[in-house]
Amino acid sequence: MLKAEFTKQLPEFDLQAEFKMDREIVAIVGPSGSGKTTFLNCLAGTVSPDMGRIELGGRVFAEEGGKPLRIQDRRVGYLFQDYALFPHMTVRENILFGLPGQPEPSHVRELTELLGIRPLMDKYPHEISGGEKQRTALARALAMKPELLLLDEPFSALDDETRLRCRNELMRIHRDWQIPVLMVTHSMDEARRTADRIVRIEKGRMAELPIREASL
Ligand SMILES: Nc1ncnc2c1ncn2[C@@H]1O[C@H](COP(=O)(O)OP(=O)(O)OP(=O)(O)O)[C@@H](O)[C@H]1O
Repeated sequence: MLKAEFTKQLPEFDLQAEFKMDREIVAIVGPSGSGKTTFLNCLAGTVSPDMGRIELGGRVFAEEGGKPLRIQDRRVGYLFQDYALFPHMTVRENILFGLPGQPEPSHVRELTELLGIRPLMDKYPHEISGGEKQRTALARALAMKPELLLLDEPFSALDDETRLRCRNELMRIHRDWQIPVLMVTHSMDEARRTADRIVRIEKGRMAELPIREASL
């Protein structure tokens, strides 16, 4: 169970997170600039909440008066909005970045086979397509066996066919791995097709949307 109850001051408003999730897929929707990425950043640890508490499966990530848990100790996989692959590293090096000094573990081999990126392992990001970058970034986010997966607009740069394929792969990985997945999307259609629940953020306030009637 992920529990996040915290506030974070932003220039125009406060992000007021009140959120719980189990091993499900939750889509986060809402207008541009409403606090979606900030919410993910607070969970990942790249941004610190001002007040409140975040915990995952009993492990405390942040609480008032306490030292926040280090990013590398949170076991959170994060696929950034622009994929953020290191340009000077190969696909293999990017994927294994969070596992320094280790030979390629068997689950990474399986993951890269499932995602169809084995033939690309020695290529650099500028030598692969947008869809391949997306799958590389997803493999990197999953390589350290995260207990929580954060995806910031994972499919937005993809053509329809690749988006469908990537979405199906994500849902298959979710079935196999059974971890909570939080996905920011601008597409209500995608949210409905992929997620078990939909949460809308507007000016920093969160509200659950009924999944059948959800509309932007
Ligand atoms: N590091 C920062 N410094 C100052 N303002 C910030 C910072 N990060 C975010 N903001 C502001 O906080 C608000 C929320 O930003 P955030 O990126 O969380 O929104 P978002 O809902 O993810 O937007 P989008 O859908 O466009 O990605 C915006 O007004 C943004 O300009």
